[in-house]
Amino acid sequence: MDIQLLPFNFTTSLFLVSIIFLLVKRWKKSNSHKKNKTLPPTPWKLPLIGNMHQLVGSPPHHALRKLSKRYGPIVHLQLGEVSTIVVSSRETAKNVLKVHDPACADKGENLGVKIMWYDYGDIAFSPYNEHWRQMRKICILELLSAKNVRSFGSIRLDETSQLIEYIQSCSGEPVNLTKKISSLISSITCRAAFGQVLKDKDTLIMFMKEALALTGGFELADFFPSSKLLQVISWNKNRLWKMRGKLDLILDSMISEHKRNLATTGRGNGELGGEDIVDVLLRLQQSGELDIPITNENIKAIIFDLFSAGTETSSTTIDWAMAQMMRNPHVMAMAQAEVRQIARGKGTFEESDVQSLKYLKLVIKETLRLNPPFPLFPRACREECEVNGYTIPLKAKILINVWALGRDPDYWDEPESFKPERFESKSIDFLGNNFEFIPFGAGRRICPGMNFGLANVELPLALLLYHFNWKLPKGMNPDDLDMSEGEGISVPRKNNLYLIPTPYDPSIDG
Ligand code: HEM
Repeated sequence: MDIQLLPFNFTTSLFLVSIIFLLVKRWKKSNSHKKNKTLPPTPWKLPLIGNMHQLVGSPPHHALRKLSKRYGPIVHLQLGEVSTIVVSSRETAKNVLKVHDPACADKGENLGVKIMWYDYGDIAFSPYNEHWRQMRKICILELLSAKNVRSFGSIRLDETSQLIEYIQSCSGEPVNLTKKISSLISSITCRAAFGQVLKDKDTLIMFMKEALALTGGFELADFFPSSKLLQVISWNKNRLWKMRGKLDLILDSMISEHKRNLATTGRGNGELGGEDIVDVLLRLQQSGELDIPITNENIKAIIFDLFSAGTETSSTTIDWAMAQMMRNPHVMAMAQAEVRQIARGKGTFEESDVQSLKYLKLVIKETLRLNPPFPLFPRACREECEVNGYTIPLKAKILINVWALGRDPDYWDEPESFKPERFESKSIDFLGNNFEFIPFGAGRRICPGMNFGLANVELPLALLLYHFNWKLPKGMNPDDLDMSEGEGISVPRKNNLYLIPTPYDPSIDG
């Protein structure tokens, strides 16, 4: 976790002393309010920073699992001024996400999100309110429904085939698969959602990655929201505002282009003939029919939401799945055998064939268990409630440690091993009912992009496995493959995955 250090000179030191004085006063006051409540167990704290020091040094989901092992499945941390509840057991997750779902359906505040997602005007970071309800409904209906997702099959196949062609041209050379997959998924998302591959797609990917990294490594100002000084002098804030300025230019031009095309052709911008989600939002904005009017800022927030949620999650999943299969060659061999068996005699693999892929679906499940794209997803308390007999204070931040749940030996045999077969005998799914396995979340705020995300993982993975045999570069052994995690609210692999492809010749198998 990144904790920013402040520039230290005489003037700032004077400011700091006075701010520390004010913060200590406020901290004492806020603690005195809490005396009568039974908060969940809290590890020992330091004045002012509370438990912040216990999160330094390892990724947050690791540090929090360690604390949960010691203090139990529900832990209270005082992170500066912010009360934070950490949830790490199936039963507690169920209590928060099902029993107390409405009370725990907010998302909390975060400086990076506020700046980059237009003051929480999107869906994923919006508070639980009418704006959220309306936007979620529109996006499901117009983009993310199972019917829409199926209709994007031709886009998926076209983009993946282009990637396959590119990789075929690199035969014998290492390919930066991480970069290529990220570009593939963002192209699919852009064509499906915004009618075309954006010319600024690579810049958007860069902004998205940086924004996601900065929003997950907590910013000092987020721990002391009442400190005006910290809000002003935050280093990340300046970086984020610069990025936001550039993001505005890209998204404003995208909206203008949509309006211009609509005015000149009279038709929607959607690649498949109709409207895309931007056209729909612009039409609804102008119609005046909506209960909650939407602004241009809201439309930009939704575009960035769909682009980031759509791209990062699916590409991260494919990347982890390929890396896990490289480390477990017998799994790779079984997944390849299945794909090739289904395509035998046809010489090709089609989107409709995905439905027959039983083993590859287990591989994807196992990947999401060990490497969920959001290892620690946030909620926030909008009504004080009681969980496991403890008080969850109003406005407390709630962190669900999905990563720890997926690796808990109470629920999983050999939890650290990559064994897709485990799901054959377990009727556990990720639909939000089995709380030890919730990579897509659960309850009211469960991921609405699950169908789209899975479709964008399944077909590209199947085609990568069908068309190529894969080797690690420089005679590396499977155990040498670096599986370290990157930083941020979504956790990709730290280093890019380079693999050497050899095209598969179907005639060998008859
Ligand atoms: C492997 C793919 C994906 C995974 C693992 C994933 C995971 C998640 C998780 C954990 C949440 C938070 C759920 C909660 O708070 O209970 C979420 C929310 C969300 N996801 Fe996904 N997601 C994926 C793909 C997508 C795609 C493709 C889209 C859209 C293009 C999408 C759009 C969203 C949105 C809009 C939300 C916010 C929902 C709300 O707050 O109501 N996701 N996702």
